[in-house]
Amino acid sequence: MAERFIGLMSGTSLDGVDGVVADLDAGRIAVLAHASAPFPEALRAELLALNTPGDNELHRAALAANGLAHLYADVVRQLLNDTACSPADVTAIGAHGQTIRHQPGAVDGIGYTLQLNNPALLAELCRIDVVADFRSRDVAAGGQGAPLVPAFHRAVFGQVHQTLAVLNIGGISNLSVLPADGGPVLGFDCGPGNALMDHWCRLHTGRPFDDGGRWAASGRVDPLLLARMRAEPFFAQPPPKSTGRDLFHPGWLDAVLGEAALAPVDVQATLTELTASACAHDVRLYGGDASALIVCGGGALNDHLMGRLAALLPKLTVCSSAERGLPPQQVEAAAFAWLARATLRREPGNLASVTGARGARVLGAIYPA
Ligand SMILES: Nc1ncnc2c1ncn2[C@@H]1O[C@H](COP(=O)(O)OP(=O)(O)OP(=O)(O)O)[C@@H](O)[C@H]1O
Ligand SMILES: CC(=O)N[C@H]1[C@@H]2OC[C@@H](O2)[C@@H](O)[C@@H]1O[C@H](C)C(=O)O
Repeated sequence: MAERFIGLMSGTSLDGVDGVVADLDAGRIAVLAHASAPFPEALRAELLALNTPGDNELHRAALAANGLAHLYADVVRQLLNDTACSPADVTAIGAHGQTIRHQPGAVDGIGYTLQLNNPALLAELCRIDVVADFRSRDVAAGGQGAPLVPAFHRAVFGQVHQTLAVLNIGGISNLSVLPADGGPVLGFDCGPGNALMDHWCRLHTGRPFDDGGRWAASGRVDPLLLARMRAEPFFAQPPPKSTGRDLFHPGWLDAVLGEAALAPVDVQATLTELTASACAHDVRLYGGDASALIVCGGGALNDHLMGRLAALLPKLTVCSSAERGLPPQQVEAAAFAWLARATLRREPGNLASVTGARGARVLGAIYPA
């Protein structure tokens, strides 16, 4: 029988929170409502700052987690309102939290991944069970802790007779390859998605992102700069691999730009081409006989980026996940609703073939209402 879950995602784009309420059973997901809330500017600035070492981090991180839980609770209230549900109708909330550091395997061989969150406060505010901290068990089992959405991609988009590739373009981009024969799913982070493009756009135009990719489309790709960007060793590293703002941050961009005196619009064009070309390269290398590339995440709304992906992958049908029944801004939130269900059922949420963990693991921690 289907049960109702809420999924909450605030990702590396740092644009805000996406939430869905969905009815889930074994092979089916029906999204009833989607809601989003932008970060208040002060919270966004603090979360961004917490991505790099700074003063009094523990205190600041704890307070930012409280702010995040309040914003999550606002989204939950909106979802309950929009669907005329009461807290008792919802089995659990899956709340991803905000990744502020991601260093699996670092230093001591185990490393860590850190998602700011206050699931106890969220349970207190919403009176619904909360499942949180989805990544750390996979890291404890020797995995990357990311990406986690490939299992969900398989559940909602997988086909018996057709190999498919699914590309999420959030702040960071990640690819899932779903083989037709039900064989092991491949999945890994490709590199930057929108994070560097957003940073550059905000810096030079004051706008939070390049709507439709129109600014980038009016510029010229600089081949030398693109080659310097593509020389980043992460791109050539074989999976399992994951990344984040720990690597692809404004300092990385400043270093590759060096003394280059390029017009800002041409840098934007080149950053967009970096995302498109790195993802397309990975689809060619790892996509097997995939006939279609399903794109989700906010990047699917960037028409110029979608056009570049289609041009670089002429043998594949490149389409938005909306054409396969799930709008691009809902996919990750729906994935964390689905992962919360798996946790409650004590079913594994990770795919060892993706993260490199020693095996399948039940993910997350449960905070009762
Ligand atoms: N109309 C649009 N045109 C161009 N880009 C857009 C548009 N709408 C959203 N985006 C991009 O999508 C981003 C948000 O995407 P999304 O919500 O998938 O990211 P996220 O959840 O933070 O990412 P991650 O997958 O890294 O966790 C915005 O920051 C912006 O760059
Ligand atoms: C550590 C972390 O938060 N990783 C995110 C990030 O955003 C995209 C990409 O990098 C992906 O690996 C992951 O998110 C999705 C939801 C995932 O785990 O599949």
